[in-house]
Amino acid sequence: MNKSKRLLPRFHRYMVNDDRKMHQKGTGLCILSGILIGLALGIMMPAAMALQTMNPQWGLSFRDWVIVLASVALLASVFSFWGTKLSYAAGLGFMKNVQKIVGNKVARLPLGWFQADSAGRLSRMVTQEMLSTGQTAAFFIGQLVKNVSAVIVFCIAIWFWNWQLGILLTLAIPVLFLLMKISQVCVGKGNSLEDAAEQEIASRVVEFYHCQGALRACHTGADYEELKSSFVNSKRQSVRGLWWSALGQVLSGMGVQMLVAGMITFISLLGVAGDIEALETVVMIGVTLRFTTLLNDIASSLFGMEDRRQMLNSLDEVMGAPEMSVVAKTKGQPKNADITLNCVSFSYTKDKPVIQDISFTVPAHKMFAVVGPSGCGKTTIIKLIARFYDVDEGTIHIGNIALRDYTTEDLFRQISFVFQDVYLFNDSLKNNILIAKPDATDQELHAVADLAGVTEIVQRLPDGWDTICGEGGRSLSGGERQRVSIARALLKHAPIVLLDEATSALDAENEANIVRSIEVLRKNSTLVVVAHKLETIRMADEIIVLDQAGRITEAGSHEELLKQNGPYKEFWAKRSASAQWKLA
Ligand SMILES: Nc1ncnc2c1ncn2[C@@H]1O[C@H](COP(=O)(O)OP(=O)(O)OP(=O)(O)O)[C@@H](O)[C@H]1O
Repeated sequence: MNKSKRLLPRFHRYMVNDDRKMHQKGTGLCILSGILIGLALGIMMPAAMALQTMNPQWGLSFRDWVIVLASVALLASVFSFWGTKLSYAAGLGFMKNVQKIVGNKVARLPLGWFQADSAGRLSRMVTQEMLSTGQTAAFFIGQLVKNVSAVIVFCIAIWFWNWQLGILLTLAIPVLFLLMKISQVCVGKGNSLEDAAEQEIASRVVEFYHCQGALRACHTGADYEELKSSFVNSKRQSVRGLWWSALGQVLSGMGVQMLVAGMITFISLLGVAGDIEALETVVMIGVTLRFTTLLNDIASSLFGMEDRRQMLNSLDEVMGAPEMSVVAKTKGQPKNADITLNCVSFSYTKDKPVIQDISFTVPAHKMFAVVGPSGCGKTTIIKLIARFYDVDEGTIHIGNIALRDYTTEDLFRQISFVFQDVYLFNDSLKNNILIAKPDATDQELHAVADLAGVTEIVQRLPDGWDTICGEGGRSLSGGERQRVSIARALLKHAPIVLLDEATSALDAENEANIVRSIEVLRKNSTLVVVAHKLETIRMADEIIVLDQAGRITEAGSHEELLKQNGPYKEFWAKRSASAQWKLA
């Protein structure tokens, strides 16, 4: 990602070609308008002299100067209107494009990117930040170039009229711009302090929202320490940020006022000394005051743009996040629904391997169970098979095609998954299942609902199939959400089903639903189950046992593994004892 500090190229990078051209044209027109405004200010002096002396100045009478002045002012307004219009259109295009490219980018990011802080960042980015940055493209840039051009032209024009004033401005303007630059840095520093704190709050609020259940269970529903301390931190940072911003504003304000006071004093001295006429003195003071508003507008545009720099930084950060390589076309046709892992290793963070050197093949239509202690990487394995992350080492193939050689659509056509953190859309129960196969008949829908235990939920709820599931499926219990998710998998008829058997969401009834559903799924699909329940484990054709380091320690059928007297037998004995089952 380009780390350029200049804002304009950074904005242009996020515009489509047409919008970029339109913005460049709009900016050009604003520059032209600024040149004319500077000229108009410069023309005031010869016009005033022509009026005072009633003699032509530089070959033009007072009337001629008034006509020139009116024409220049009219042209400046036309260019300004036209340039601003184009800039606004380009700004709207910028916002539309940012929304689109962020959406596309998010779809290509690995699941690992979607943590609580990224959710907060993303929601800010596509709402208020996008509007604010769009405003910069639409308004601030045009205003800045217009006013800077006007100031430069006015400085040149003043040389022609009065060289002493010319010297004063030529020396003062660079100093003033330097002051503004320093002010901009101060404001930028203030913004970065406030922005980091705001992002922290946004992330903690998302976390607070998602973890309400757990927090209430610990009697801390409204008393989440992390959120509180993020507010305290934000307040502290906001105060520091405000000081920096205030320093910036004072510096630039002081600079402008000092320059204006200096100019007015100097012009008055020239008038008193008789170097310039009375009317000329008054006009010059009037022009100086107008000149002040130009300088103030430059400062406001600079600060406005500086405000948005942080937002562009966040945008750059999201757009620069490493994405998964995606092929345009799947390389070949999957021969079957075999899954092969070959020497696969993976870690979420560099120094902490989660699974190491895992190799196994699940032949089509077989059921594999993955067991092992908590945190040994069972869920990670099935997430790797669904390419939620790319492996660090080794390869994963489905039907003899490497995962990287599938398009996302083709890969997900092959796979259904039922994970522990089931997400339902804020839509009806029926639509939440039909998403797996929108053209399914009622008969198909009712068949999978019966199997997965959804029919029982439908009969119990007053709105039946039309029950709205709430955001993320919050109106349903964890077990109910899992049943809906299993119904989806059953309806999709995917060649491969990955099932993470939730430990928390399983009551006896749910367990029976899962067992029934697995029996059906295994008839048509290759099944990989992260299994916790003894009955599910025993159903598997082959069981893979992981150790705490994420390596395979044993593999085989239930009977074979029991004979080996290894970790599996121990695991089975412990689980059986806790479930008060007899050892088979
Ligand atoms: N997104 C993530 N970022 C960083 N670490 C993670 C992430 N997801 C899981 N881990 C870590 O990776 C390890 C393996 O997690 P995984 O969920 O695969 O284990 P598991 O065997 O399925 O556990 P359980 O049986 O308790 O569900 C754990 O130490 C976990 O904390």
